[in-house]
Amino acid sequence: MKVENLSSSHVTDSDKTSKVDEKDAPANASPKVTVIEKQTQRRIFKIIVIGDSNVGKTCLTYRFCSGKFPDKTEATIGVDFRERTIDVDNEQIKLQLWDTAGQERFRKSMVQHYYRNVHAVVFVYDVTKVSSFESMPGWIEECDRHNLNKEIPRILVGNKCDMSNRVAVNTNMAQKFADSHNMPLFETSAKDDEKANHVEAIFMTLAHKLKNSKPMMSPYMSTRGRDLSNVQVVKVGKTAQGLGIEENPDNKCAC
Ligand SMILES: Nc1nc2c(ncn2[C@@H]2O[C@H](COP(=O)(O)OP(=O)(O)OP(=O)(O)O)[C@@H](O)[C@H]2O)c(=O)[nH]1
Ligand SMILES: [Mg+2]
Repeated sequence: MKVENLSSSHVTDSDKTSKVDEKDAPANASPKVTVIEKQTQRRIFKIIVIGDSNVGKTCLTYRFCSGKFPDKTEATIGVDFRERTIDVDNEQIKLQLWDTAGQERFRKSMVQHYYRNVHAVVFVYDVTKVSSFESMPGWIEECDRHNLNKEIPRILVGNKCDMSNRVAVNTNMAQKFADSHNMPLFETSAKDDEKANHVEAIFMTLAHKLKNSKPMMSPYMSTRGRDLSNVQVVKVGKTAQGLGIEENPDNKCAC
């Protein structure tokens, strides 16, 4: 298990600052104490990114969280964990992206962790690889097997559109599939800098949906005990223990 950048973290999802102001107090009076308390709570939404190995899940999440295409990637083991805080209609919300492993051998011991307290799902296929699109029903079945709420936002993303001369998955076919499963389709490229805004728009669309949705479980409770705002990637290998992600087992709302 490899955990990066977690050691100095502490909770700031609820920030509290206090200020004691004595300068106006008369000399013969007990000091006038003004306490300014500021409490902010930031909602955190867990989004899982799933699909076959090599479709570009790591590159897409990296593009959104770091603003660039990674120099090199290796097959994800377990899950890579990225976050970005964004402003949606004057509310700061945190998107916590779970970049899951596509290879069965690297995911099997983690699967139940992926599907716990999920707020949204991004299904990714590679537009140049038909088999990755044909796997989509299998990924949807896996969500159903893990009792994922059917109401949570889901989106379908066809990646690697920059390879226009190798596109093998027809847009109409993909759109029909997306329509039949009640989700929007986006075709994009994590690699093409000109499509960077597009990747941004995909996750922003999701963020707007999440902001306006009434999640089944509290988005305040997803990461208790850690401020992960500066964490780029946490590799958790084959176990979630020690990750610092504490689920909300009772699904109690903290609002
Ligand atoms: N041309 C092109 N290549 C891409 C794009 N996105 C990813 N790739 C390449 O596809 C390969 C796999 O990308 P990853 O992001 O590691 O794939 P993954 O889905 O995370 O794979 P697993 O971790 O094994 O599940 C890498 O060689 C990337 O450079 C894209 O938009 N265009
Ligand atoms: Mg990966």
